[in-house]
Amino acid sequence: MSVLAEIIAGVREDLEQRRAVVGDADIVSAAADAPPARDAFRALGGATAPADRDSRLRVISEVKRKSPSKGALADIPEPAELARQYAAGGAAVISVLTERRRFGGSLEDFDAVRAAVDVPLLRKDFTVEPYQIHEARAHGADLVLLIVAALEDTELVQLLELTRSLGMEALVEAHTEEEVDRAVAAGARIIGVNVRNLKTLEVDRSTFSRLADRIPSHAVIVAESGVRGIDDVVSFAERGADAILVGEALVKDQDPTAAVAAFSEAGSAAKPPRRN
Ligand SMILES: O=C(O)c1ccccc1NCC(=O)[C@H](O)[C@H](O)COP(=O)(O)O
Repeated sequence: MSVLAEIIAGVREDLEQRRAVVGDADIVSAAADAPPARDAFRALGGATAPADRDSRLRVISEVKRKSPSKGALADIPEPAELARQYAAGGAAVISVLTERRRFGGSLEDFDAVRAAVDVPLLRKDFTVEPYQIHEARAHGADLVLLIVAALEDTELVQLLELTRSLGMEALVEAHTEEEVDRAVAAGARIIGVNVRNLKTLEVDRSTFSRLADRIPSHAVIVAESGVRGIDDVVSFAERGADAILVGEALVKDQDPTAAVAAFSEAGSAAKPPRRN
């Protein structure tokens, strides 16, 4: 079984436990009652009219305690405080991992961050069921993650439609040419190229430039994983990233506010004018 398949098996078990406490009808009504979602597409530089797009590189800053590839990364006793530091540095979106077994995250972390900051939040989990999307919205999420490798085409389309029907957007993540094409065909507007292969955990930064060219210009392109410092940020920006998603490098930095600001400034300076 691949790492991704193992993670998803655990996610499904945990999901059934939560569903036993809060049933389907209750989670649907909690999502409907939540305050409206923030516009994550715009926050990431997306715009319907090409003239409205700028050439800033946005930073999605992640709250990440541990990972299958690296083990323990940071204790993060107060995710809300880390999120405030990210927001002070200009994070466009904050990503909060809610997967418990392999990443040490939780919906409690998500709630704490939601209460602390007003920037759009990505509920970062392995979304395989509508329940998780209603749950994300009920907890105040603005963006959810849909990993193409984890979903059939029909599931991808249905989950994307549900996400949008609740006022949110999805970061649709791809790792191969075929997955990018599936994301585009499903109608994704925010497409992430994860340079980490979730089946082998290998990081290959050249994946980004290979895949980014296939993504249509109306979509926001996010470079995910593998940012170790400014050089990687500049490289992703030069190769067409509109945004970067960074976990490890930020949670390990002594000054996350300064790190987010520096990534944003260096990436924006390096980013070529937007293709129209
Ligand atoms: O990070 C992992 O080891 C990992 C393993 C299996 C599935 C997903 C995984 N990470 C999720 C992510 O997409 C990253 O947390 C995110 O892109 C940030 O990556 P990084 O900046 O390299 O911490």
